Amino acid sequence: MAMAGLAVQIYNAGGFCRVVSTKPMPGTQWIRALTNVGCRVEVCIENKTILSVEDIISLIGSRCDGVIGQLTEDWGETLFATLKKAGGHAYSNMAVGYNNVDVEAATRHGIAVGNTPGVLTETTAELAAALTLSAARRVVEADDFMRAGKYEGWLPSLFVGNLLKGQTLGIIGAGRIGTAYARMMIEGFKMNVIYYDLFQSTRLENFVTAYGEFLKTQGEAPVYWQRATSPEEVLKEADVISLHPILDKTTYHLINKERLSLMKKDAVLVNASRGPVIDETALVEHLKANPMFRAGLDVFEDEPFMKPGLAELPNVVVVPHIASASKWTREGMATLAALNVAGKVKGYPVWSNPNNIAPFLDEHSQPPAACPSIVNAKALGLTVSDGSAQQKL
Ligand SMILES: NC(=O)C1=CN([C@@H]2O[C@H](COP(=O)(O)OP(=O)(O)OC[C@H]3O[C@@H](n4cnc5c(N)ncnc54)[C@H](O)[C@@H]3O)[C@@H](O)[C@H]2O)C=CC1
Ligand SMILES: O=C(O)C(=O)CO
Repeated sequence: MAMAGLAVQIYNAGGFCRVVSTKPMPGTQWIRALTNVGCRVEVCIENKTILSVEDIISLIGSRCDGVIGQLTEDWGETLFATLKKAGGHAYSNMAVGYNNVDVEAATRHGIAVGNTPGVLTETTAELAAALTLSAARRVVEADDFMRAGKYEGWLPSLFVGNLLKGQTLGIIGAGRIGTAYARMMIEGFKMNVIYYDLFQSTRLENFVTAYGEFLKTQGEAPVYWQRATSPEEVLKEADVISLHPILDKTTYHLINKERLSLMKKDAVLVNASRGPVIDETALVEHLKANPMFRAGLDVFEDEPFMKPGLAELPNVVVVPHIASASKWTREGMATLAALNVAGKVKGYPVWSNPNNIAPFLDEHSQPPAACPSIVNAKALGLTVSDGSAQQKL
């Protein structure tokens, strides 16, 4: 059905309030989360990858209570003013990262901003691990070589890469994903870790200490952790560096020409956070000048584009922002985003612990009567739930 110029699919047409999703999202649990609380749901099914601000204004129309949007969209003053005028008070990104959202503008208009933490932690960490292995062991280069019919037989020096076992892992941004990735790499490859974050990660430190003790009981060399006081310290010491901070003013171009020059010549750099955390032009130059240096990138500074020269380089593995792309995670992200909007529409409090969103994802029981994660809850003075799963939608 065509509404306001863009094609939409409608669920629960007679619902008491109107919620728009700017994209079809995986699964059906998210649609039920909204229709169960009486929402009419309109899903934009227009065949256009990224909707413009004008497209979204037309979707919001003259009456709209809440919107679920995507990280590719520019949620700033214009859209929040439009949503407010249409009677809206809830927006959720279908993503944990919300650097595409002007939260201050949303707050000024009294609009709650939701995100989807937790459900993508392991999936994203696994892709960062895949990029690490692909880059360190030259998997994509070797695959290209095979397919091109160039393999003439085993050779002592064919596609020699880096061994991870016993090497030092560097983490910048040791939050949910950074810590999950570190644990995978430490447990899987017995790497030592050095990390830099604004906050201490006792979860990571305790894990490494306990795992080191366990290794000792097995007669193996223990693993160690170190908390760095600067990103430079990590870059100088680590053999593999993976970036997992949020994108904000403090992390924009955190990896630049000067900092790249501090890294080991044969280091591996992985980025599954946000593209602008790396100065990609500087990275292209660094990769060109240092053929033994390798990178694995899920995100890019000017998505969907790559900086000139990147695609031609053999020492980089590139994938199109798929770190959270597992079925369970994408369906869970959609569900959390819908529950953020559904909860706000119903006037529910905000869940007390965005690091424990599991109760919202069980398909076989009712979710708690709360919004799973609202990033401007405090600024809006929203009530926080006591965390008991007693209250049900
Ligand atoms: N490539 C992809 O598909 C995905 C990318 N992401 C990105 O990963 C980011 C992290 O996600 P989570 O781990 O869930 O968030 P989180 O909030 O648990 O972790 C972010 C960490 O970055 C740290 N940090 C903030 N500023 C910093 C700075 N200047 N220097 C060093 N560390 C700093 C924070 O203290 C925090 O520990 C998201 O914001 C998003 O942009 C998340 C999911 C999927
Ligand atoms: O959740 C996020 O921040 C993403 O990048 C989704 O993949």
